[in-house]
Amino acid sequence: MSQKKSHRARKSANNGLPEAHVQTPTVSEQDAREAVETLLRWAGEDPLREGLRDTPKRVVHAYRDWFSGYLSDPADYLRRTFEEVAGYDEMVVLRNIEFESHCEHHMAPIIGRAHVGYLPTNKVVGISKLARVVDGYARRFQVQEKLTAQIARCIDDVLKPRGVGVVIDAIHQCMTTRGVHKRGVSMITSKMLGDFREDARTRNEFLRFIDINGG
Ligand SMILES: Nc1nc2c(ncn2[C@@H]2O[C@H](COP(=O)(O)OP(=O)(O)OP(=O)(O)O)[C@@H](O)[C@H]2O)c(=O)[nH]1
Ligand SMILES: [Zn+2]
Repeated sequence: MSQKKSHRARKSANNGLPEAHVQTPTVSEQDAREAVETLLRWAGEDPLREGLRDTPKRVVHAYRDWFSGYLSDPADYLRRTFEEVAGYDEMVVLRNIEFESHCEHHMAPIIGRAHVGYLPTNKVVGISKLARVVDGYARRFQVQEKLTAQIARCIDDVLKPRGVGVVIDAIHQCMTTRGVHKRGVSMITSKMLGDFREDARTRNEFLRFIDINGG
């Protein structure tokens, strides 16, 4: 019990992540389209030629999809819990959650898989909601470390489990298609909280379950 308390106290002390999870757009769609048109001109194109005429509109719609995470608070996905399984206190793991994100440095795609586990106390959620939390944070401009930590903290804050583990394995297209051009490189990050951090057996059970090499 005292161990759990200290875990929660530490969590708020090192929680340097932005708390604003829902953002209302302050730029109009028309302005966003004009920005795309400017980029096309900058690249050397004629945005008025037939093939490009609808491109700014398409790009803005694609961006609305890729960055839809700003429109919702991922914590809301975890509000509905199942009473019937409230007594279940073994590890729950969802592995191989595919996601698409974009790096905040280059706005280039990050394509990867997240593995999420938690040890419930009295709150168990529908498993799809864990994947929705992953998407809610992935569909923003990200760095992988922040994405990993935000998912873990969200689950920890709302479900108050005995522990949470998040592992992400992802390819950064800013490294594969430009810059250093290293294909086949993936980045692995993890965030362990509570028992997943303090107790080696719990952590190892989680890592065995996700078996990322056996994928
Ligand atoms: N730690 C971390 N680094 C990232 C992530 N995504 C991109 N980066 C790195 O962020 C760094 C940005 O470095 P800069 O030197 O400012 O940018 P750059 O000149 O485009 O660098 P290069 O990619 O090396 O060409 C690069 O090393 C990227 O590989 C991420 O999720 N986590
Ligand atoms: Zn990048």
